[in-house]
Amino acid sequence: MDAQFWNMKWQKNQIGFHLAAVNPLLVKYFPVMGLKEGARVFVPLCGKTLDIHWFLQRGMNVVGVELSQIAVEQLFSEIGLTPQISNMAPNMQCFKAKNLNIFVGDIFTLSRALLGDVQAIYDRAALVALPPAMRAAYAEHLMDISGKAEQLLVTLEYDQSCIAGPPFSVTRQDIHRYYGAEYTINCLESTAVTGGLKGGVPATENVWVLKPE
Ligand SMILES: C[S@@+](CC[C@H](N)C(=O)[O-])C[C@H]1O[C@@H](n2cnc3c(N)ncnc32)[C@H](O)[C@@H]1O
Repeated sequence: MDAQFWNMKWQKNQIGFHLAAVNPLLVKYFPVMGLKEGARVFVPLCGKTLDIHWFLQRGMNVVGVELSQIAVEQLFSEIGLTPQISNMAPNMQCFKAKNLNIFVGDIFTLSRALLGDVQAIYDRAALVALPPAMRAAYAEHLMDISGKAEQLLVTLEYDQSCIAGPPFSVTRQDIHRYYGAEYTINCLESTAVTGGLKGGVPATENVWVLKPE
């Protein structure tokens, strides 16, 4: 899945991954992370998720990264904020307003210095958006730029031979392979996806909390 694939999805408004409401799993499990008001939360591959509205309403600082400028323009417009836009690096802009900073560009070109300190990561539909060949590098890069911040991670698991991703199936073994050396991993919930994925393929949604060792 390259930049062209995702930019085309946003141009054609084919954004079935975008939820029409705040993710109930975030509401249920974010307290597990014990963050205080004002904490800085990193949302990788953020799209225009309503979960960002929820964080802001709770007094969090949010920093995200997203390839599609269309997504980021819609995010700010839907929140009702006018961003200041700065060029941060070649092919990397930052849209900024109040407690919200969104980098527009490829996460793999986002450095720790640009990102700044973050206390937590919220990964919903980010790890699972990436094909297997990119995932270990993503996990490594995420830990590197965030200083191994704790994570609330939502993944999907299903028989990958039934349908192609994204979203891709990520197994328990995958999570332990990517993150097991650096984090204590706990699965908080596993729930069957109502109606299955893409025309009914049975799938399980898993919620993980990853605490640095
Ligand atoms: C499946 S969507 C999930 C969006 C959001 N997390 C949500 O829950 O609605 C994946 C998003 O990641 C973005 N994306 C894909 N690859 C990326 C990359 N390398 N760097 C930054 N964003 C990327 C896509 O444009 C897309 O909006």
